[in-house]
Amino acid sequence: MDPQSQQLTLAAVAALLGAGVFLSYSRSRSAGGKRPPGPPGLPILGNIFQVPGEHLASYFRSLCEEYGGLVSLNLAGFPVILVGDMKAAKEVLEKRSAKFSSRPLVPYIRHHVDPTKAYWGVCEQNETHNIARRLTAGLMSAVRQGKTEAIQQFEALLTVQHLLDDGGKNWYKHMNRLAASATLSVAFGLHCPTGEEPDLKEVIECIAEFVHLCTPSASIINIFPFLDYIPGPMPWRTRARAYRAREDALYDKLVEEAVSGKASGMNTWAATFARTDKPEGDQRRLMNQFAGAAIETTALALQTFVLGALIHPEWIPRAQKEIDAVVGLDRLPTFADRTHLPYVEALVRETLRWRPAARFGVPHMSTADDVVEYNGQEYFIPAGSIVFGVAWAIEHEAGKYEDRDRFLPERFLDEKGQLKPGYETSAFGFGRRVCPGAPFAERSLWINIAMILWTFNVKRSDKPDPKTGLPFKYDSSDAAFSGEARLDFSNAPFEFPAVFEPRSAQRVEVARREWAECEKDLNVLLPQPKEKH
Ligand code: HEM
Repeated sequence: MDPQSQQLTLAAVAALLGAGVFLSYSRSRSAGGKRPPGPPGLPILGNIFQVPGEHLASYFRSLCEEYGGLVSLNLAGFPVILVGDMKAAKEVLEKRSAKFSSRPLVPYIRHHVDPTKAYWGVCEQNETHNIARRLTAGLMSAVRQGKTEAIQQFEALLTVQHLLDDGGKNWYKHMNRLAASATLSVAFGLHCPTGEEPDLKEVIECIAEFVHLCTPSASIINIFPFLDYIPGPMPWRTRARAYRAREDALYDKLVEEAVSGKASGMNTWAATFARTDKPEGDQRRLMNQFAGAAIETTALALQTFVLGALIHPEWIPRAQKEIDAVVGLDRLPTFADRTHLPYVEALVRETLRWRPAARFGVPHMSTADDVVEYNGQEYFIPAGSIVFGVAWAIEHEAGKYEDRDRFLPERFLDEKGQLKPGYETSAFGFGRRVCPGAPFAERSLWINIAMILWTFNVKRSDKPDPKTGLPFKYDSSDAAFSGEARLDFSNAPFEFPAVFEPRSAQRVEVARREWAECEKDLNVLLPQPKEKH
């Protein structure tokens, strides 16, 4: 992690608030009413100096525990609202979704890095966002029908091969590869068997650069927008143009290959988007959003699952017993087993709850004044408020989750071992911004967890930590996660060693045989729908 990224949150929050807040500032100042409770602050500057330099999610969570599910902060006049329990989240982010589903606008991104608003996941609510959500809903309806399961199963089986090959030495990278390859295969027909493919590397580098460009320090015009009136090739323009050219070249190539080239037989998401192109709007340009949103989140959720297994391993025998009872010894789990394996479902839910991938969500911005009723009180939330759905607080709500910091999948099961009804999660966000990729993500998590537990005992490494010479210290505290410091809202555990020990020679043989015999042609795994005559 570079030092620039480590200068944490005050600047990050300031930039995220960016021009969106500036735009709404005058309106919000003029409106009145009782605000949600929050820590007292200085005159004018409010709470700006209280926001810590790191561990923002923990700070937000502690405020939610102290002040309740709706917390108000004032950052030098700019209103920030923290939503810290499910009741408040439903009231504000779900029921009032029409007013609370925009995004804060970062001037540098809007005017230079993404002037065409192709980044619909970070742009304000607009026509592009509506179109992209509609198209994605269509893709996800196919995912729900199981159309991507063959590829997801194929990628999970390949990951098992990689883990068998090296006993888990590079397990962390295998999860990164898996998440990337599953997404890029389905989106562009780009299967990445090694994780070293040049196109994949370019995708990852572009995501990293974009994340960097989103940081406040990326451009002085985030702080002093008037400087943008200076004409000519200023450094921020040159950098943004270079990035645009690089990313456009990458996605033009990927989409072109998906639509007409080597992956032409496949029913890729790019091909679906391109079919809806119109002269006035080229929908294929919206495709660059998927990689950024899908790859890191899915990988880090699987990495978090492994951390949960190493820190709280008590549940592993029960999970394996259930899987073995349903699947047997002669084959690996498939999606056909899903309804018979509630324990694996509970593992997916607990992974997303225990250490949510986006600990304070992705900020929304309100577009109109509103009065919200919460716990018998009415609170005024001005237009232009930045609203964080703090998953880290919501998923650890006191009184709702017993032993809340423990990785305990049983919490989602009744005494008969069946899933309790009424499951709700904040891990995928809320309202009109709720993660549209959730059906795909859940399937990836499910099949990988099921296959890993069928094949391996996942254990701590007893090799000394090369940095200290002492046994590796496994940690699930904030210090063990990188996300906030990277300012990209996601929350990956830092790399840690794990041993993937095959449960038996027979299981190795079955896993190897299944790989040798499985279908590997992407055109068959994700076929085009048959033409209707
Ligand atoms: C475990 C995996 C994942 C997690 C935890 C996750 C979580 C999230 C969260 C918290 C948000 C912000 C929601 C909000 O603002 O309220 C989001 C947005 C988004 N996610 Fe995911 N995500 C995951 C995987 C995926 C996948 C696989 C895809 C695509 C196939 C995807 C596509 C998107 C997109 C496009 C958005 C922006 C939506 C919008 O602004 O309207 N995500 N995700």
